[in-house]
Amino acid sequence: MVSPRFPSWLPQPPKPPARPDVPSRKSLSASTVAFTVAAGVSAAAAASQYSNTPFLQDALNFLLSNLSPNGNANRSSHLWGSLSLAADPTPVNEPKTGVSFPSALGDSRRLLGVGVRRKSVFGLKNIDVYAFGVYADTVDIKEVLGEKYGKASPAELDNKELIDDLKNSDVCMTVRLQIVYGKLSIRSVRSAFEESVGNRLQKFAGSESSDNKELLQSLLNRFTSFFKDEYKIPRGSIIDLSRELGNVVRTTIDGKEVGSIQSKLLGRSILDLYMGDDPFDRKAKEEIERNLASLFQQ
Ligand SMILES: CCCCCCCCCCCC(=O)O
Repeated sequence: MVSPRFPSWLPQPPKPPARPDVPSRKSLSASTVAFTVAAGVSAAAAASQYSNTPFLQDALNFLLSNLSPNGNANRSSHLWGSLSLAADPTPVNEPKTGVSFPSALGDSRRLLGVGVRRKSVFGLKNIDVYAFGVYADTVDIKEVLGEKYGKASPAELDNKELIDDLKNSDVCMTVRLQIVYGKLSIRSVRSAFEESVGNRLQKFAGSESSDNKELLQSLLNRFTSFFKDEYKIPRGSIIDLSRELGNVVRTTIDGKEVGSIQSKLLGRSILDLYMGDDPFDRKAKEEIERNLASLFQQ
């Protein structure tokens, strides 16, 4: 079930071709996209009018779920077709900090869960450093994970495996950090990333060879060098860490890109901080897990 403080999910409108590894999307012409999007929008509008009429819902559902960008029927259309799940554009408040997160970023990156990063200072007290929201591209989820999980019944669905698969896939995702601690220096951000992301890089890279260690260190240095001394990050600043197509990790501060690195390992390591085995906020991870699973239980 979707958590009550969470927006519901919508069957996603198709987005323009973007995944280079999916040939059918490559061949999609702009006019097909325009037509498909227009048809999808009309069907969605009609669907919201008839949300109390199951038969019409099903018919519209069928129409929506078959409007895949490549013109073929969706493999797992039944997952996404519940038209009673109207899009809820209401932002979601992280309850401890009051920070508000939009329910979606862009066309199809939907909010899966929110949480707080607490950190102990000199082992004395814990401070709330930032609130975070984890977003994932639902069109990608459908393409990448639909085959494996689309037909699973709720009892069969293994939430842990599902969230691990999402983390380790190339599904486009964003983790949004909104700073709540007012006295944060960019140096402390850099060193916190060095520690947390550094641990995860080591965890996933495996081998102990010194070559490997040097490569990992240089990857970590490249990433942390994005956080330059001249940047200020007062309370309210937003850092977006996004895994984009082709496993490009893109970092923005208050909407301005500060750097990108193509590295599957780096993307996985960052996501692991929020949805791995030892996440910063366990409740947030559970929420992410539930909302992700609910996609496959419509
Ligand atoms: C005084 C505490 C300083 C902590 C700064 C954390 C800032 C962002 C770091 C992001 C990665 C992480 O949470 O480890």
